[in-house]
Amino acid sequence: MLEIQGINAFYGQAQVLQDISFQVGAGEVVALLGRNGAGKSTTMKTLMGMVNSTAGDIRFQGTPIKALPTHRICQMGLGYVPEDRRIFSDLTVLENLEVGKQKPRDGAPVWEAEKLFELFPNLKERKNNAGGQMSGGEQQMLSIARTLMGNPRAILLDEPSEGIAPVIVEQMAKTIQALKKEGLAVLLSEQNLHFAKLVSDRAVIIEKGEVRYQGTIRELEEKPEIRDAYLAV
Ligand SMILES: Nc1ncnc2c1ncn2[C@@H]1O[C@H](COP(=O)(O)OP(=O)(O)OP(=O)(O)O)[C@@H](O)[C@H]1O
Repeated sequence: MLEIQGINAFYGQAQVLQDISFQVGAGEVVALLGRNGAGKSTTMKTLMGMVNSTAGDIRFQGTPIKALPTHRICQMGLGYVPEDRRIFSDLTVLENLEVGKQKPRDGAPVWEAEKLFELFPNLKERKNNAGGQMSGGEQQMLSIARTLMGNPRAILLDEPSEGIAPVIVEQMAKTIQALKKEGLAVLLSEQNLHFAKLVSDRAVIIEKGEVRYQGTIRELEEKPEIRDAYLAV
């Protein structure tokens, strides 16, 4: 579904990604792991065309997307939930969802507000509340739900469990499992293994902008030396 081959990224003169390669298949959840500043967000921004890669190739469903503008990449069905959520605080939950609406697309689940409310019961209770009145966890849910309104085939979630209450973290895990069941490809970034272990099939660990390890989550659990070397504890 998503194939990344040898990409790099620079901010000014500083190189922050180097020769990054990995893949995410349909119905697969891949965790992009690494400490603060490792390059996880930049990898996602590069996939979305928000940061330029001067090398390598990015393919989405076999189509090269590296040279495309961000809005085209979204229209092709690659959804992105940024770390800072970017919900509209003056709009209600329902209005925020409407903003994310796109046409149904072949081979991808179709989402409407009612179907999303089954996945996010908290949002249903608060559908007429302004986005800005919601807790951090609810805003994170709303940001994911709004992206799903675009009926994506694959979704990038930048640190979905960051700064949210444990009870919401559990719900978040259930949500990601539901997306996997629907056949979406999911790439999520995380600093530690705890949440990634609940939901992911495979892990890609980056440090200082380079891939240091790739394997199944189960293999990673059996390698505490890798976890200790590259992840937050
Ligand atoms: N807009 C920017 N301009 C310059 N340097 C940046 C910019 N954004 C990120 N960086 C630097 O690029 C490197 C990778 O940052 P990135 O945000 O991708 O890391 P991350 O793994 O997502 O970490 P975090 O957990 O903080 O989100 C870091 O050294 C960071 O300081």
